[in-house]
Amino acid sequence: MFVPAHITGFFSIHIDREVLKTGSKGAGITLNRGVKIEVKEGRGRIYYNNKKVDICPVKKLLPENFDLFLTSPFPLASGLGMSGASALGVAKLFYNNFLEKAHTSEVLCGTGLGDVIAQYVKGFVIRLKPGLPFKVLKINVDKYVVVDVLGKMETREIIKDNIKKERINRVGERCLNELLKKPTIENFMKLSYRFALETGLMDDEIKEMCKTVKNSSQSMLGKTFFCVVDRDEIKEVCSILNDPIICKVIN
Ligand SMILES: Nc1ncnc2c1ncn2[C@@H]1O[C@H](COP(=O)(O)OP(=O)(O)OP(=O)(O)O)[C@@H](O)[C@H]1O
Ligand SMILES: CC(C)(CO)[C@@H](O)C(=O)[O-]
Repeated sequence: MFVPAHITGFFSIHIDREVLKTGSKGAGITLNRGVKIEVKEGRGRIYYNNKKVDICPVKKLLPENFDLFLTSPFPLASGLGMSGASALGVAKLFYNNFLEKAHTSEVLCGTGLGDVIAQYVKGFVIRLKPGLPFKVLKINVDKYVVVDVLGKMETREIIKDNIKKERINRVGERCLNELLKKPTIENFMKLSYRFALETGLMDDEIKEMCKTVKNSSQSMLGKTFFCVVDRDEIKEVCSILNDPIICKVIN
């Protein structure tokens, strides 16, 4: 089974007494690259690109008599929603109410708030309401996305920090209102860049890269550069990146 990666451009955090209603609002894009999921009878072990790992939301969902094999071009904790994708994939294999199961596990582990919903809907997804049942605006786009992973940032450490949360929510809500006035991918990229800068989440190196590439920003929540381009722009963009991964928006 395949589940797409999800890049969040901007978001706001909403905590509720009920786990299902806890989540984020915001906007992001899903990619044609993500995680491939296979299971075999085993002992509850999880492998990510052949390395034994512990991924909290996946562990919550995997029955003890199965092993899970995850394969991806993307590392964990890089703002590509790999924990959510893995949770959604394993939930689909074992439960009927898989979306609720995957979202709940992500929220309880602190590894994601909206990735699973976007990965289920697919495309350029604007999340209008936190949690489930979801309310989104889905826009199909025919664009390429070039990703360059520079380092790691664990989601949990950011979303549990109250000072960061206050700033994220102020800027995130404003970005969502601005996007809804003009819901285009170009406006999404402009607002994502502004969000990263104004929340203080922007990495210095990525900021420099964004100055030379239009329609680019930092993936939330990670130390990952991404840009949205047309096919004829891919080569030029790749020539200035460290380790580009070429993807397409999957709708
Ligand atoms: N080598 C590793 N590096 C980073 N995280 C790891 C590693 N091995 C296991 N993990 C686990 O993977 C999960 C990563 O979750 P996190 O939400 O930070 O990343 P993600 O889902 O890939 O990206 P996003 O920021 O888009 O949510 C955590 O539960 C973390 O403990
Ligand atoms: C919190 C988050 C940015 C982590 O990737 C994502 O789950 C989201 O957009 O809610």
